[in-house]
Amino acid sequence: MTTDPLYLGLDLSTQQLKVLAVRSNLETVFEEAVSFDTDLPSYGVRKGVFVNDKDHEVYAPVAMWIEALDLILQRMKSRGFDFSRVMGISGAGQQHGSVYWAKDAESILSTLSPDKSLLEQLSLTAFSWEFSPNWQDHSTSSQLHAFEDLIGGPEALAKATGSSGHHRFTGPQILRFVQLRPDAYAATSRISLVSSFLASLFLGKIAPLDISDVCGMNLYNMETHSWDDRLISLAASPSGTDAAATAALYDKLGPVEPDGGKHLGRISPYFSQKYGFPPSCTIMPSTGDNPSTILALPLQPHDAIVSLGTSTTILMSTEHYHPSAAYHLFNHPTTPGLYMFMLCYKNGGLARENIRDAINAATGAHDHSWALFNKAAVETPVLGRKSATDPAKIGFYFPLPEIVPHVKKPGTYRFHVDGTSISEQQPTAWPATADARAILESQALSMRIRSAPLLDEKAPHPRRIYLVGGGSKNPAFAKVLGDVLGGYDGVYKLDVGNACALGAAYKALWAVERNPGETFETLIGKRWNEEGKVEKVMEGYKEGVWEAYGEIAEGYLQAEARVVRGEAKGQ
Ligand SMILES: Nc1ncnc2c1ncn2[C@@H]1O[C@H](COP(=O)(O)OP(=O)(O)O)[C@@H](O)[C@H]1O
Ligand SMILES: O=C(CO)[C@@H](O)[C@H](O)COP(=O)(O)O
Repeated sequence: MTTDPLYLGLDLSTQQLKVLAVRSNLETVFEEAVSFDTDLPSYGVRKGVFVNDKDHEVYAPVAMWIEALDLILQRMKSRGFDFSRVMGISGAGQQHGSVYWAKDAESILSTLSPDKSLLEQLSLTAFSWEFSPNWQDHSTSSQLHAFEDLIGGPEALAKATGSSGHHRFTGPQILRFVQLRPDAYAATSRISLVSSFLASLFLGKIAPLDISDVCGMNLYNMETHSWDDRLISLAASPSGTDAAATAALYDKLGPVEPDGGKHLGRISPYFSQKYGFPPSCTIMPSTGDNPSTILALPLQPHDAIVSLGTSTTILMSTEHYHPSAAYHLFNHPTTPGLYMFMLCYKNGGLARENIRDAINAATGAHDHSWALFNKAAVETPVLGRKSATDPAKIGFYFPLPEIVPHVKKPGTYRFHVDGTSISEQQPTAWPATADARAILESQALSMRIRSAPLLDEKAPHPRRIYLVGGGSKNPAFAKVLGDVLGGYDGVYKLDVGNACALGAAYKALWAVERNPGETFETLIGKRWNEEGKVEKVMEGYKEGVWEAYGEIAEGYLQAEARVVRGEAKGQ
């Protein structure tokens, strides 16, 4: 083994493929990215996906991801990256998306020639369907209700699988695939998640599913630690009673790897011969982008990570399996007995961008600068109240149907909340600039209210808020999130381009360098030095401010309930 090994972490997310390399001392030494829209324009995707509004489908071409992998490695090569030092690779993938391999996939993967590209060899015959459903897809209403009804409702499904039924979860997506494309399904030999698809390319054979990412399928029973036979049977055939179909789906899904640090095998000769990876380089399971993000730093109880990517998520680690239909629980990606708590908002980055663009357009500016948005967000008073007698301005900004809360009708909804009096407002009720603070407050209030069960009466607010993802560099976001969530040790930013690629690289490092039985937390904790890795960007808890948001919580939920019930008009 080289004396100064490197470990690669990749992140195959909605809009980009990113990679970074770390040394054994956790230092990040290299980063590279490929953007799907701008670097691979021939696919014609927008923000990484295709949208079919009529059927509520959102999906991405698998070939684009394959081409992105060769492109990012080529870019590393041309920048002089020393592949010969890479001892381990792990990855992260956007969650829930599924990839459908054809019968010949395994033999094509194991005989890839370095003289041709991955795309030339894989795109035509390795897949039974050329697309992968994206997490923003919401075409599976009837399927997700079938999942919930089978088990006894949303809470019962959450108890079994860690989540109630969700459009984007892979089980309902597979059932829809079975119903809509029976021929393609019959021609499918294996089904990967985006995470295990990425690991499969590096491994040169189909990789098992990951113990954490498998919880984003509505198929894996977290109480029994195994597939849920009832749900597998339903996903395999709408009647749920076709034993042969059930057995076939078990074969297509293949095994679940319980050890997040498992050495799945050596790197495929394609990559060692083409790029110079050592043949001994080991491939570890890839996990979901959110589980991977919680591996980017030693997260303590009561710490929260807010990921401000295309989606917005809040992530916490917990020892308790207290499932609820109001949030998601996943197995921890490295440590048995720990769980990841998550809320995922579809209207995250894109909804904030819409407000930014409206504010810019109102001033005649047509660029994508955040300057005016930020100025408005920090200058607008808490809850838009200029005086204590003003009603609070509460807005809900859902250009897409929302996951949390479950809102079917897209729209923008504005309310005045004054004690128990809640009245919907016209868009003219407040200036466009007031929306900047209102959207950040609204997103943060939803996180605060719904993550409260993870905190306790003695410590009702989080310790630290860590910001990651594209929006983490925005100081106005940090300010408002700090005001609402009130982390008593402050708001921090991870000083690294991509937290989930970093988490994946740390996972690869841990898998290769761990002593027998050494947990991820122990190994990373021993080597972790905060300096240069995290930066305090804002105070969190401010007396009086945090309490003001607490007082509005009930009114916020009532206004939100009107939107959920379809009683609000919206615009
Ligand atoms: N300075 C900024 N302020 C606010 N948001 C930003 C800023 N820079 C980038 N973003 C947002 O970050 C998002 C992309 O984040 P990223 O974590 O790369 O996404 P993903 O992992 O989903 O591909 C975009 O939606 C963009 O609006
Ligand atoms: O659906 C979820 C989580 O349940 C999303 O968070 C996806 O995992 C995609 O993430 P980004 O591409 O926004 O990072």
